[in-house]
Amino acid sequence: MFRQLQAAIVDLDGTMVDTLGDFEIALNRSLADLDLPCVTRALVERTVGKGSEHLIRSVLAHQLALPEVKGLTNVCGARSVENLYEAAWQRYQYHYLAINGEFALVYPGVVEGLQQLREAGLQLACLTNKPLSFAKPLLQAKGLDSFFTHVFGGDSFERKKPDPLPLLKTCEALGVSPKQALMVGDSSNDAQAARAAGCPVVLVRYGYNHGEPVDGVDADAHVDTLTHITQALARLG
Ligand SMILES: O=C(O)COP(=O)(O)O
Ligand SMILES: [Mg+2]
Repeated sequence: MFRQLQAAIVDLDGTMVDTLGDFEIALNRSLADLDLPCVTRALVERTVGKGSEHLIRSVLAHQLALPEVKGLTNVCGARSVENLYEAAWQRYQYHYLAINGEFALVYPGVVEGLQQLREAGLQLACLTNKPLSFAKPLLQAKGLDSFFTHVFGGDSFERKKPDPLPLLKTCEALGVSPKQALMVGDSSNDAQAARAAGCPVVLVRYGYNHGEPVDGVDADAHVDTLTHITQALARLG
């Protein structure tokens, strides 16, 4: 498998950068603007990975169902996910972009792993479900941008991972076939997209995976850190 690879398509949140701190702070500042209580980091960890719209809708639904919120009568009328969504999304963009990367850390082994992949002659692209306007400055702030010839976000294509479309489009941009492009991710989202697109996939064990253990997710290999990636690929032949 390793011998036929021409490119690696790398996920961002939970794979290269631990962004839970950024998500938690941006969400809680947005919730405060809407007079809603704070979320826990554990809720954020289980919810992140399917893009901002899914994250905001899930968090609003969770907070509106809290007994202390449900009991409140609002003079402006009933509060629902639908009627709060637009304001929440506006506040969230503002707060996220104001702190983007400040409360986030590059995982150990990421730089070494990306260097190994590049030294093995692979082109690198970043494919995340994060909006592109969040992803690009984050990669820059963390000094990772120069590794990638292409960066695509959750709003770059019509559909997001786990749909195979973003991976197929990324392969097209790289000029490689799906079989020649390795997906590197942290969740079932990445693995499902890869399987459906026909890309091989390696998952890291330290990411989010919607709050579930990632070892149970079908992949070609699981690695503890990205420093083990070329070794793991070589074992696959
Ligand atoms: O859902 C998000 O915002 C990011 O998710 P991803 O980088 O793991 O694709
Ligand atoms: Mg991820």
